[in-house]
Amino acid sequence: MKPVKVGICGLGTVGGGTFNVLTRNTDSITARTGRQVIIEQVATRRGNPACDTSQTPVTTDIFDVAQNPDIDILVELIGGYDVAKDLILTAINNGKHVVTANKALIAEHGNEIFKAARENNVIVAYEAAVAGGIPVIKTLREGLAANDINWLAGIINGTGNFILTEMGDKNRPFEDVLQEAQELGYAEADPTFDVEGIDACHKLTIMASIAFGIPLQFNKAFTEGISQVTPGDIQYAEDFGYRIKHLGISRKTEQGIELRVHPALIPADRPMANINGVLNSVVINADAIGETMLVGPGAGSEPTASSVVADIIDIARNLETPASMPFPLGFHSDSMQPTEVLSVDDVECPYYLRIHVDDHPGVIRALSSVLDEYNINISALTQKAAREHDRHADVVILTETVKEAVMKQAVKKIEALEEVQSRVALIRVEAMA
Ligand SMILES: NC(=O)c1ccc[n+]([C@@H]2O[C@H](COP(=O)([O-])OP(=O)(O)OC[C@H]3O[C@@H](n4cnc5c(N)ncnc54)[C@H](O)[C@@H]3O)[C@@H](O)[C@H]2O)c1
Ligand SMILES: N[C@@H](CCO)C(=O)O
Ligand code: NA
Repeated sequence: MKPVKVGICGLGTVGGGTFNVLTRNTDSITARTGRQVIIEQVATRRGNPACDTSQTPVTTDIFDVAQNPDIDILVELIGGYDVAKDLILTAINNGKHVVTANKALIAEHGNEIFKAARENNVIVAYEAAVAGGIPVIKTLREGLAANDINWLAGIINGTGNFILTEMGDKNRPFEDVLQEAQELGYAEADPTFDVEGIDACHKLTIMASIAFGIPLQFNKAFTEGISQVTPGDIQYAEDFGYRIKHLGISRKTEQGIELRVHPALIPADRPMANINGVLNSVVINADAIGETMLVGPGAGSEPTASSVVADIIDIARNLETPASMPFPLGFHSDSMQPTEVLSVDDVECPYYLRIHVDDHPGVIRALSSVLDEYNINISALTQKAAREHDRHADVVILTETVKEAVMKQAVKKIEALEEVQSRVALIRVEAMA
């Protein structure tokens, strides 16, 4: 059979890994697909010293690949929005199949890209876009296709989990760990996407769409990152028997779909509390299977390339009959329901509060009377002196379950107390994952 010809655009962390895995495992890939998969062309602004491209035509113009009539599959690994979108749409319009790791692009422009792919009878595959090396798209879309999914929750940003783990276990400063994550190739080109939860929100948007058969609705999701979590919060949480993780949660309720990304306290004995470093994990709760949990590397060169190459293999197998591939988001486009995405104010959960106060008699009474007023029960409370002879302290409170809108009102009132020195730190508590 004719070989399958691949063009790789972007030879950075993921592009380099893809080049090397495809080259190294070419024999087993041929055995799995029944045809040879060849890297016909590479286009990249910067070369990659980890790749031996001496036998491969290399250009700096990515649109060369999209126009090259010999290429069957364009692999987009440049990242970003505008140029990447233009590149992918050009490839689709030229009848090429596309593999991408670009979650930002899929979450924000996927509805349009998948429509173009449908009209041109080509495949757009994106396993690497969510949770790096974990085959979570395939699991949700194909492996669990029989199920009615109730909720999913996950640690879906490797950089963020690496930072929280190193801050907690080794007491390392945030900035140092972030720099290491960048050096290891985990972080996004703009690392605020990682630390402010935007990257996790892109991934959650994609998973929710596949799980619930809803269009991609990134702009309706609630996003909070890890930049406000302090080493003190990690320690206080530990004292109460919890770990702090950055979670993406999507849940189907009678009123609509929850779609939220934020740090959360998880009981230390729950599996999700023990997913550390660059590992990601997704728990899926569904009617037939009950619960399943996936764990694996969420970022990095070859783990992510593993997913890119799996998509290339899938397409190579379906090259003659692309219509036999699953729908990109798992549901037929006519069956996608525009279900309402709920406001985070409707979420109900217990909360962790850290309140920096003037340490004098009556301060605890003042705080608890505000909570009383809003009918919020305290389940644990501790007070830590900030420094010796300093008349300030952190009061740390765990509450019982309360609606977010009510909690926000109580926090506003607490912040207005004269004993309270700064903004109250508020972290949700999740036991389901
Ligand atoms: N790094 C990871 O662990 C990881 C994991 C999953 C998904 N992703 C996604 O994969 C994509 C690539 O990420 P990366 O970490 O490999 O980035 P990177 O910065 O390491 O690599 C990008 C490469 O693309 C090239 N490039 C960028 N714009 C170009 C242009 N206009 N023309 C020619 N070449 C251009 C750069 O020279 C570089 O070689 C992003 O969408 C990212 O979100 C990354
Ligand atoms: N920056 C992302 C890459 C993988 O998508 C992360 O750290 O999870
Ligand atoms: Na994946």
